Amino acid sequence: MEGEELPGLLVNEIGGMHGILHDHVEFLKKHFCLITMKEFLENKKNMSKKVQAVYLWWHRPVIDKDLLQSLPNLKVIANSGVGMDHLDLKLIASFGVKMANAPCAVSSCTADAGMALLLASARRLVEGYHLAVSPGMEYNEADFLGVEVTGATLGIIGMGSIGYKIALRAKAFEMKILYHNRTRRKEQEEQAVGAIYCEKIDDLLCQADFVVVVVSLTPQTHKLIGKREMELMKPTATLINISRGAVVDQEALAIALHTGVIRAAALDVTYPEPLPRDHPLLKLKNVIITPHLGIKTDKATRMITEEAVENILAALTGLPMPSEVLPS
Ligand SMILES: O=C(O)C(=O)CO
Repeated sequence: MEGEELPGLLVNEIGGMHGILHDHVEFLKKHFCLITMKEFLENKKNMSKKVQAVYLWWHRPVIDKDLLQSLPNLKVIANSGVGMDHLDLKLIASFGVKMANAPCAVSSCTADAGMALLLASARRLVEGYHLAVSPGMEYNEADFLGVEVTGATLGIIGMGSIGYKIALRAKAFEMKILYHNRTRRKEQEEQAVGAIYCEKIDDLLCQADFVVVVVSLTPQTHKLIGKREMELMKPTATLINISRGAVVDQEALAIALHTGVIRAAALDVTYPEPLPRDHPLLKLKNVIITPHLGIKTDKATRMITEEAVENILAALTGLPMPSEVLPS
């Protein structure tokens, strides 16, 4: 694009909680003229025509009808993650705007985060840490036993690219792997990881020692794991959620954990994020909560930006986008 004006890329801000990372700026500037929301709002008249693409970082800027109407040359929106539940895909498509997510960049690091939570919960690492740093550490061994991961049964709900990578990791821990997915994934299940398909989610829930939830949030998966599902689980089972908070009924979960319906939970996602300080889940010892760390590694965030750029450039030059998302 040398000699030509670079296409305008709207981002929320640079740095800060909802801003693209400082380290990515130079790379993005090779391909685009970066415009922050502040610059856009201060000079809407000149900026609105320049913007051809939006790069969402941590769900910002918020894409609504007003913003779409004020960007007449917008062609594509790239999301810095795989979940698109914060976007109205039909509305965006009705403006003739294409959308992309970043499945390649996020799958390994999110699977790592899921395994980290599984292991930490099984071996009570957070409780152990607090015990180890408290003065006069003393504990009764019998009160502090964890559960063995090796040889245990893992139930994966959602065998997309993240679910599959979790299965690969679980295989190394000699786990028996069950999975439930809308469609059977024969290649992955049989050839690569030896996972067993459960057509009914209930069959998975009642057999698994660890249940990991990796589905996208949709109207069909909203509170997919509620009181009934928790009651189907073994009292010794652990629930791990790395998808979206609202896939699990949190009120039911707090009760299930408090009353021993299930052993423990480990959550990288909640609703809202963060939880209010007085939320019942924060008072329980048998739950680990992390602040949506799934994709937060140096390598993954860099790869996400690269994947976004690849998708945006494809859309702007009329080539097939590697990870286009269509409204369902
Ligand atoms: O990719 C996403 O949407 C995530 O939230 C990863 O944690």
